[in-house]
Amino acid sequence: MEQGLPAVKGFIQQVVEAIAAAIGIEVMVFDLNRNIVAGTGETRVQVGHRFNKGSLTGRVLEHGQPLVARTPGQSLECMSCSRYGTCSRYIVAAFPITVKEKVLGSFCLVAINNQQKDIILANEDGLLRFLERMCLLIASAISERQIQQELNIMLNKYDNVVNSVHEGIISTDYVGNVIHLNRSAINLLGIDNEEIIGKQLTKLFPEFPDIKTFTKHKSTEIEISYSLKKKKKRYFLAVVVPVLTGENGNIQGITISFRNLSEVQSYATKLVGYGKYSFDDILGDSQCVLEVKSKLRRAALTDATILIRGESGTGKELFAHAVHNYSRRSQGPFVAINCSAIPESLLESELFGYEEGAFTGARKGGKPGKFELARGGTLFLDEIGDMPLHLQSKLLRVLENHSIERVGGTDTIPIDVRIIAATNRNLEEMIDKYEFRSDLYYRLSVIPVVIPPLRERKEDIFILIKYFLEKYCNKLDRECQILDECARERLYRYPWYGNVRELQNAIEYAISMSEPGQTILLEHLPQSLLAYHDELVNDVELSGDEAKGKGLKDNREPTTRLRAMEIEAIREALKKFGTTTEGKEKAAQFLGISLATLYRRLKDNEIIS
Ligand SMILES: Nc1ncnc2c1ncn2[C@@H]1O[C@H](COP(=O)(O)OP(=O)(O)OP(=O)(O)O)[C@@H](O)[C@H]1O
Repeated sequence: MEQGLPAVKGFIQQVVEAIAAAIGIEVMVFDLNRNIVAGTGETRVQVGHRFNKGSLTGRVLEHGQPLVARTPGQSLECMSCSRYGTCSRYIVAAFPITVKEKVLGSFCLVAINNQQKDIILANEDGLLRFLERMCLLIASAISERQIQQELNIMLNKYDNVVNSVHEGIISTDYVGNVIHLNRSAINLLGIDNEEIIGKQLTKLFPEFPDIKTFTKHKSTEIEISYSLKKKKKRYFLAVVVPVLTGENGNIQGITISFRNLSEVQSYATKLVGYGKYSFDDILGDSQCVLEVKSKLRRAALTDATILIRGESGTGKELFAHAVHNYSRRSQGPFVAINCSAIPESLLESELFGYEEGAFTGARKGGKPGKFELARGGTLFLDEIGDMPLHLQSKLLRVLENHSIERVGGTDTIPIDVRIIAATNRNLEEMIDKYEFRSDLYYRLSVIPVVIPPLRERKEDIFILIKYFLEKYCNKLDRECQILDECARERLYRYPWYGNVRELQNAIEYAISMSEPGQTILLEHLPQSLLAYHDELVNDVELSGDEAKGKGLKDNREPTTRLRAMEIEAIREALKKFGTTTEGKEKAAQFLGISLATLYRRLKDNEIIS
């Protein structure tokens, strides 16, 4: 890109022609390198030629001061010129052209005969002032061109940025005519630039609101639709920002950025949660697991509420994920909430959301609850048996009316959500004790399923062991390890009160305790497993009077003793990890039980508040 004088040489040539015609004297303009950029009369053919460094113009360029040679070729000013003594000029006056205090060229009046010399001498002062003005004129033309060039570079950069964003961007003038759209807008709408520039926005989006409604200095989110050529409709989520000017905020136009609604929804789903597991991820070929899978596959195709029962760690949540993924809602969110892990006071707002100002500390603008977040998808209500009674009634109303009201709000928000609930508590017993509403129970258990504990489907144990060995060796970048016969047998015999979760943790523990490639032995298994075995052996070895005599026998029932061991283990774990929420999470993981189970045990046994 040409810069400085050459960038405006066309304009300079016109100026010098006009001056020469008006005053009858030849004019020459030089750039910073002493090249003639423009010239009149006989100097016109010299355009592009370069003058020597010692010439009058060379010196003006070097020192930035005007010079006048009254007898060129003889005067003092010309002594350093290579043409000194031979110069045919009658008089030469040269002025510097300066932009931002930098000399960029020179402007010269040249008399090539006596007549022109007389003209200059007759009005020398006036002509020199005129020359000065002309230099300013050319300087401002150069500045203007520079600004224009910088502006073009900026516009190019802006265009690149606007075209590289994923969102479609459209801007309009103050009556809503499209003045610009970026590449993504063209792609999203499948139209050509020419088809839409200058047209009304409503030609694209027929239901678009009148742009005069966007008068506030803030952005507005709206949903817009566009009919493709084959009459197919596309939906977008758009953010409209008005361009306002002046104190009155007169609208100059609007800018709309938009993206596919389905894409936005899928991002939201990823943020909120999605169904991670499918039925194929649920291992086990025991008759009961196969039956539950087959029943839930059929149930997944409906929208009926499902109640999954089973001990902690049996895979209730896993099955809920699989149902979601197998259902028509698989592209929607999968949102899980554990009713026992959230303090009672917060559970209501977590489930139903709240409006701004609903309570002290409520977030500005309010907050959507899990029901709203799960829209179009599945809401998994884990540990439903721990839901307080007043929320049970509210939940029942939601299930019946398919709508919610946020805490502190009055609007009814329609909800399209499939509910899967789960519990390991005896709901029937709870109903008898008025701890669980029977009407909610019937509403939830439209499709009831029970996942049996692992100890009742021992044939699944080896399949699960093999899978977890592969999984955790893989995680540690190890060759898959195997178990020796004793360790296998011990794992098989263990009652797995923590079910698959406990088994999974036991295998992870054993792998961590063994060397890469080593066969896993008894000694690598968790202490709780080994202790259980020792306890059983003691039971057999020390029975009856003999044990009593030694004062060693614990006369409690084995289950009571197991429970005592469990409480002891919980105490030990809390000592190790602390009683903060984080400590409890770590303790639960260490023990191979869910956080909810840990809380329940703490509550049942009044270990800590
Ligand atoms: N059949 C199975 N195949 C593979 N993994 C399983 C299976 N069942 C459970 N798991 C794994 O065991 C762990 C516990 O499962 P999940 O959380 O679904 O149990 P849960 O019954 O919902 O437990 P809780 O009642 O304590 O919340 C998870 O890591 C899950 O992936």
